[in-house]
Amino acid sequence: MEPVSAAVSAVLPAGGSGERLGGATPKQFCGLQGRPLVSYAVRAMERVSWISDIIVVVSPENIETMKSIVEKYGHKRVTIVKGGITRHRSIFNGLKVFAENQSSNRLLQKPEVVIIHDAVRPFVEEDILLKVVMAAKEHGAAGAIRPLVSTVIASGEDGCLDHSLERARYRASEMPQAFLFDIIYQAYQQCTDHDLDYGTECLHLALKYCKTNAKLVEGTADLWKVTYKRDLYAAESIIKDSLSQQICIITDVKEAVVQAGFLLHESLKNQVKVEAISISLSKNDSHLQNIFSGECYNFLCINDKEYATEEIQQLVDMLEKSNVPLLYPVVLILVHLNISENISFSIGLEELTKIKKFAREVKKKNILVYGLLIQYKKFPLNCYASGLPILSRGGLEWVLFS
Ligand SMILES: Nc1ccn([C@@H]2O[C@H](COP(=O)(O)OP(=O)(O)OP(=O)(O)O)[C@@H](O)[C@H]2O)c(=O)n1
Ligand SMILES: O=P(O)(O)OC[C@@H](O)[C@@H](O)[C@@H](O)CO
Repeated sequence: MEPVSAAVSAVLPAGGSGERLGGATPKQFCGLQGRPLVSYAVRAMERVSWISDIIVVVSPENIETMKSIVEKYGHKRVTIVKGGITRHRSIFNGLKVFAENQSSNRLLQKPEVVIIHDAVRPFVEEDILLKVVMAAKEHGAAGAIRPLVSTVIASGEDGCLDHSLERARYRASEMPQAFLFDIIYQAYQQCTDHDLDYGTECLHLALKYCKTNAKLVEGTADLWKVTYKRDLYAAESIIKDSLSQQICIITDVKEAVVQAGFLLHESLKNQVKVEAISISLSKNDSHLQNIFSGECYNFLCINDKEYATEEIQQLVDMLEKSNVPLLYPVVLILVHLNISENISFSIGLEELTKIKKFAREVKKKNILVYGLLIQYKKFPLNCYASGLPILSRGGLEWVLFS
């Protein structure tokens, strides 16, 4: 059963120019792990099943860019609307599409509750969205807040301190915010040009024009807005960090799963969730499909067969078909165990070239292939008789290729 009985939609203002961040590309279109920032907020709304429509408001010159992002990343439930010269005007344009059903390509149901969330706030989870929506249903309006980091002060005309506010009594207004649609729409309809051109707070409009005191909901630390360059770097490292939380070991060499899983756990000391699967890649394993439907983007493939490229190709095909590489680069580490008596300590150049060519090919599918060849040479038994120190029983050579 859906947790929200009301019809809920979202408006994501993405029509700014990103002056404070600098650069030619507006920040909402800057890439994080190769994907535009705006796509993260859209994806966050898409993950919430009870949000019916997602209105993305972009400046006229970026409509085509936004259309290509929606197509490339397979975003659903998205309607693109032309923005205005200010954030409030953009949000108002986004709301109008419901009130006047202006959308050309699909019939949009006017929601009971509308979420407003800056498209440059990539980290928003269903939990906070549910909280602000439920609070808006009860109070008419609701917004996420966070403790102030700096104290708010007012300066006099002489540029000196006039007074400061008691920081503990104040909060920073963040997003997401949610409103009964009729309240926020009526508020925008009554706005003066000064409101629309200089205002920065939707909650204030609900109070000023509809006498609605928004419910304030404590938000989490990751609700911050990407404003300056440093915010982009911070967002990228948070995303990278979250992507590296899980690794999936795939092999049909059963003992390898145990050893590699144990060694990975030991070496990464619980920073990483290791999902180990002993599988023959030739079958369409449901366990593997579950992994693909999750959030795993790192795969360690261990095999001890010569020329396992055919099986690796099958894995790449399965990855591609499951759309895993659509949103983030997938890292595929091929570990080839080559254990035999009479091995020559050199990998065939032809084999290496073949694998490098394969890696180049799949890179175009956003799958990054790295290889580790472990050649383990066992000395003939008579060596053991000579009392060779135990450590020199096997020579280890590996070749990294990518
Ligand atoms: N005319 C505008 C201005 C801003 N926004 C959006 O409102 C959100 C928050 O605004 P802000 O961080 O100020 O974005 P910019 O206006 O682009 O930034 P700057 O003030 O540095 O130019 C952003 O997603 C931005 O794209 C919008 O939809 N339409
Ligand atoms: O458009 P700006 O970045 O200047 O301001 C936006 C912020 O004021 C806004 O996102 C929150 O304060 C919540 O309203």
